[in-house]
Amino acid sequence: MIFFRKSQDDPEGQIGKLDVLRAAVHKAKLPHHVHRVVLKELELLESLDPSTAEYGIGITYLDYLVSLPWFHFTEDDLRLDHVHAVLEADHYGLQPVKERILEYLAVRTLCSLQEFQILVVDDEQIARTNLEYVLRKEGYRVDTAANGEEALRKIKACPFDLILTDLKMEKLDGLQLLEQTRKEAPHAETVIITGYATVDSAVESLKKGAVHYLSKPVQLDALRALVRSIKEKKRHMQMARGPVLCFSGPPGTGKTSIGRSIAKALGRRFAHMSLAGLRDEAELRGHRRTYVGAMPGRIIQEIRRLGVRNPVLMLDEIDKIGQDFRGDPASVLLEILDAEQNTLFMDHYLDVPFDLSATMFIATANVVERLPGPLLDRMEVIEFSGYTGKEKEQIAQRHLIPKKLRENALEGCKVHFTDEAIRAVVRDYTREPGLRQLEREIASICRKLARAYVQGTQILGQPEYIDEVAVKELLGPPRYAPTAAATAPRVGVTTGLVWSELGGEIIFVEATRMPGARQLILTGSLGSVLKESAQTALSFVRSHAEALGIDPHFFQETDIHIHIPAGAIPKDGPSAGATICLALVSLLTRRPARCDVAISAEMTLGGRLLAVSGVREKLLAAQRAHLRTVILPEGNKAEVENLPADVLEGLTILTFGEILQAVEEVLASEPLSVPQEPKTPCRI
Ligand SMILES: Nc1ncnc2c1ncn2[C@@H]1O[C@H](COP(=O)(O)OP(=O)(O)OP(=O)(O)O)[C@@H](O)[C@H]1O
Repeated sequence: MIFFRKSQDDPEGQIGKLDVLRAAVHKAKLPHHVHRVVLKELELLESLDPSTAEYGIGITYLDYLVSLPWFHFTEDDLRLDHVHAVLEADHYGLQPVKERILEYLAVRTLCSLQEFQILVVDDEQIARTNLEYVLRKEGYRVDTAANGEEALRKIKACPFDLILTDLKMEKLDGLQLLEQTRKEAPHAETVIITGYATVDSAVESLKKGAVHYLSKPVQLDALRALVRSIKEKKRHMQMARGPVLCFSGPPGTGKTSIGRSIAKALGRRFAHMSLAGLRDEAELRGHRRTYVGAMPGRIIQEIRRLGVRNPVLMLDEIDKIGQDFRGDPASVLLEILDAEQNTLFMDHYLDVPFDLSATMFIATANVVERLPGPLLDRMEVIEFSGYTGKEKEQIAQRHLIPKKLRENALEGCKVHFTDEAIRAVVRDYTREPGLRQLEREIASICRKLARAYVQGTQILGQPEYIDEVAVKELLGPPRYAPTAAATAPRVGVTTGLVWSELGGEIIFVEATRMPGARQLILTGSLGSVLKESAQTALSFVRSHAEALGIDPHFFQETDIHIHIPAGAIPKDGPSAGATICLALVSLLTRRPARCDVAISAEMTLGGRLLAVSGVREKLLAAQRAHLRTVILPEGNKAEVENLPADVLEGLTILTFGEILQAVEEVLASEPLSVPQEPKTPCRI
């Protein structure tokens, strides 16, 4: 940014602004196409009265163009061992995620280190051979072509990085070759060389996308320097090219913070922007300068703020962008995230293309299924799943507690959390797949400790030693009691496992009957798929009544009501089909359902169990709820076998192909004879 000096004679700082800008333009290294625009704009400003609004707008615009990092890059640290060490130091666990990141970076590194390939195109053999000799001596791989047509054939067959072409040639001249190259190989750079150097032909070739223009006889030093700088630039571009990484998973599982670690490990600058609720296309692409208060889009603003062309830009909550009359931000993202298109990204405010191909974009989403197909297609999705209790304890001990002690100025106070204390916080005060709540609870303990220190009061006699009793004292009574396993078996109430963007959860399906006229009542904000699952379950029970030991005419003068509590939260999906069926069988046979067993399966009309998704998240939810047994469809068996031991710890996993097999496992063998006391409801 350029600062204009204000004085007593010139309180607005208008006089001399143009001179300052002219000097800045002169000093700044700008691409040719930008330089041309800047010169034209300067010319226009000279003819304007400095007191007009246009003058101020023009100055701001020029200032913006000049201060963008057109040629500034940070050097990447490509040592994979170092990247690995940084990822390990910043994050506990997440092994599959770290592996995928390292593989991704290894491929990008290899791409960026590949030999630089040059094609020399000239119809004069001497010129061709000379250039080939000089460039080979510099260590580049060089091929030659005697005319435009031969060059085009070679360009189609081999990915060249740079085309050095003569301008005047028979059949296909340099400019035509340039045009064709832009189509066939958009990432290849072209330098035009001619003996008939005129300003017009130079301007024409630059307009058509040539990166530079050299006149014959070629100055070898200038050529060497030019090729070296193009190679450097291409290396930065190669590093970021390829599919964009998209981290997907429940909130608080480390998606954003691992993005920050990648930037730190590579030595790149980092910015993070949340796209949640973004509806206006102009937020990404900027406003045209004709609008009052026009500004560039957020991408260009961040790049200017960071001052380099190759930062890591984290696009957070990409699944929460909206769409309305102000445009469709997803379509702008399509352009930004596409390596083939973002070399010429057009921000409305800048009005000149800005090359985003060196920027490394990383997106995060809670549910990738919400993303438009074409956008998802451009990304490589890396799944983050929830943490097990043990992982949370380790992360708390190694990362969250030191961080919170630092933030609350308690580092020097020798506060020590015992393992039992951390386990108690994880078990009794958090119930989510991520770490946000855990972080908040630890922060809360730290704040209370800080206050105790300042006021000179002591917590349970030993303020620096936080054990299970101190946790209770500081955080109050446990927020979550061990729910499901502790309550008694009930008739008509079964436990299921579901998966949402917040991770896995347990649900309870309640079924009851009363005199009526064959109605199936469904409540609890159920979506259409869930409603159909309930109808399927009822039809299955009616058609298999005898096999299940139920009176076949049970539905004749009866209404059946199925309810899934937490009625304010909309629910949908097929995986509660089996849970509903078991609740109905329990109700109609009066056999109580075990509440330390949960089932998650889609059920067909014939009673077959179909595979479900989100198994890891569901098992973690079962662990958190202290369930003992989880029943899954046979189709999920292989997935379960591949899960790490700590996800399965404390759980017995049974896989069945038919609902009838699950009935015996979930329901007690004997029906309940006395009416149940309504005192012991299962809680979610
Ligand atoms: N494996 C881990 N090791 C150490 N700290 C972690 C780990 N995972 C998450 N954290 C910490 O948990 C907190 C929340 O993580 P972060 O903000 O990255 O979550 P997120 O997945 O981006 O969530 P959201 O989807 O809501 O944006 C951060 O303080 C982060 O450092």
